[in-house]
Amino acid sequence: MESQQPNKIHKQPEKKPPKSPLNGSGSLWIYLIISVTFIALYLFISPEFTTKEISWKEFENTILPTEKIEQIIIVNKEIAEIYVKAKLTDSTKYDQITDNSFNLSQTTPAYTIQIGSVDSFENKLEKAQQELPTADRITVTYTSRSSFLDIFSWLIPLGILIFFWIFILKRMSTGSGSNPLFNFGKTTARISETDKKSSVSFNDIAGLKEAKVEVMEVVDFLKNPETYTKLGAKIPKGVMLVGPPGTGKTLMARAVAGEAQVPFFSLSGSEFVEMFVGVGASRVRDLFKRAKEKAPSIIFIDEIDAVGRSRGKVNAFQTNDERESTLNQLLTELDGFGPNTGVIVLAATNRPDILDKALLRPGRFDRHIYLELPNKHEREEIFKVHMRNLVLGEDVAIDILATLSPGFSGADIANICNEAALIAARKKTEAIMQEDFLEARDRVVGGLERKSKIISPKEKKIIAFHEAGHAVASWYLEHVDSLVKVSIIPRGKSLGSAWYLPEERQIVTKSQFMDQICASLGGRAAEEIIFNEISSGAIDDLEKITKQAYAMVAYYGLDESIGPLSFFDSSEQSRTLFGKPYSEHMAKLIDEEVQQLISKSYQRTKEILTTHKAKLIQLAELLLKKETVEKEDLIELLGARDRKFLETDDHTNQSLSQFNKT
Ligand SMILES: Nc1ncnc2c1ncn2[C@@H]1O[C@H](COP(=O)(O)OP(=O)(O)OP(=O)(O)O)[C@@H](O)[C@H]1O
Ligand SMILES: [Zn+2]
Repeated sequence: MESQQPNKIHKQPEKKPPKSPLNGSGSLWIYLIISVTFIALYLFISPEFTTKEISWKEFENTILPTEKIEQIIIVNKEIAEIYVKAKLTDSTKYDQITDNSFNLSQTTPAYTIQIGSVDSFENKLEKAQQELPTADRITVTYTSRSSFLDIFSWLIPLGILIFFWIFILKRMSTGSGSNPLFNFGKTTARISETDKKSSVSFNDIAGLKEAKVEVMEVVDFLKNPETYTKLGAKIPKGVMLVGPPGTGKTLMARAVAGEAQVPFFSLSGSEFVEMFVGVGASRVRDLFKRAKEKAPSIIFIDEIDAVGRSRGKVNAFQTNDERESTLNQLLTELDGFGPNTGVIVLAATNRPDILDKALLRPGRFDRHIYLELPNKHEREEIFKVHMRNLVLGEDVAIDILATLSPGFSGADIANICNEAALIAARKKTEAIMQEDFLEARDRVVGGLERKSKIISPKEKKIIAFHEAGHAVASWYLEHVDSLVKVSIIPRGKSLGSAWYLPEERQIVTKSQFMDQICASLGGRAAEEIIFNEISSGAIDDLEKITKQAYAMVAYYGLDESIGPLSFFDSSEQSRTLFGKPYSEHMAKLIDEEVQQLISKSYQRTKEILTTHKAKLIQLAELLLKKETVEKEDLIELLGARDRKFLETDDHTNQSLSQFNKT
């Protein structure tokens, strides 16, 4: 049996728009201006741009015979700078040669020559001046010099480095970047001061009556602290919201902020523990500091189990110092502020069992508010809340929808309502009809229908018999939830499905377990009976029942030969530290019992299906023809179900079997 984990609505916490990188750093502009000035200056005065570069040939043939050379300086053994006598360059006669009117002083060379090597240059110069008297020969000096360009060329990378450094520091200190790399150390709490005008109120939360009453008290602490402090009472600091996913914990926290009209600082536990060591602790510090500045205010830590997991209970070889130091900081902060500072810390978790006991001690999160999955009546209420803004067709029956969604959380229901609206919109209808809601429900439970998936006729036949097997077996088993429909339309990852309406129950009896296992084996058994061949298609069923059988034997103490023993460890300590908490002998016994339990169930299933083989074939054929067979057709074909227990109770949450994948 596959009880599909329904989709969950994930709300993205609102983010402030990331700051433009330029805002945070005027230094960029300063840097740009400086660089432009430098480049301009450089272009203006650099010798490279007022000096003419010539070749040796040119020098020998044109310059040497016509101009009076003052001196030649060989720079860095690479360039020969040729300085011309000022008085000569002054005359217009040489303008055509120098062709540069700036070139008047001796501080700038008139020409430069790139030389291959100093030796060959000297030789050539020697040769060229052979006829001249020694006194008139040009003097050659040597110098090494780092040019302006050189300085500039390392100035640029240095500048860029410095700039980036400033940039990163800026981003760190404002803590407002969108990139976590630039924010480490600062809290990324969405300080939703927008929540001051929070539209979330207790009206948006349906059901959860007891929880609301308790939470309202928290609102009162914030609004009228004097009522309590006057009498000497200490206002609690920490309130833990506990409940399964999607039951409205976040919604409740937001409603508290909305009702109390105070700033709301929210941060998810997993955000504390991020990339860098030491970041978590400083985030905690920062979060509390900011909240205290804005007191009265609310801090909301979602998924507190991410930080609050009990210390030292992880694998002995796998410590998590970072998480521990974050947790320690959190404890310190909780102790550090007085009870009447006007800051209340709300936290949410769906695993209260794994939380460190230190978190739950008096003076910390000593108040627990439980949020449970809604019962049928509450589901109706939640449907109503989420239908407020929808255009509903006349045929929408909320009570039927609520009946058909046992075990669904508030988030699932919100999801169904939205999906239904989308489905109706795709059909371009005027209003959202009941069938849209039902389709949305199926989609939320089982994933999207994939009618276009190509399946060969042979495989289709196997799938039809497999599903018919589930249906027929469960029809004749007393303790299996009632079957709503069977389908061989692929959906999500499964090729076919049998839909059950789970009873809402808190405990599962042994007979229920046994019958569930048989119903799950119905698919495999049908394949064997009809085709005398079995397939891989039963993997989901088998995985499920194997886990279920081990749980029955080793955890719930439901096996006769092993007796009422449970190796379940709610603290999870011995399992991780010492491996299996039982002997080799016991392990063998458990394995044998599980195997026997399942093989007996398989025999039993095959017997049921053999007895009703004709019905099995009829149903499979009907499935091949219609693809989906609804409850009415099932009753017509298989007869009314003989059930002693009819599910009436409705204060339970367990959703055992919703959906049987092929
Ligand atoms: N009791 C409720 N009434 C109305 N809407 C609800 C209720 N419970 C949940 N919802 C809807 O489900 C959405 C998700 O709920 P929320 O995020 O508060 O659950 P949660 O318990 O914090 O889940 P998680 O543990 O996954 O963080 C809400 O935004 C809301 O639309
Ligand atoms: Zn199956």
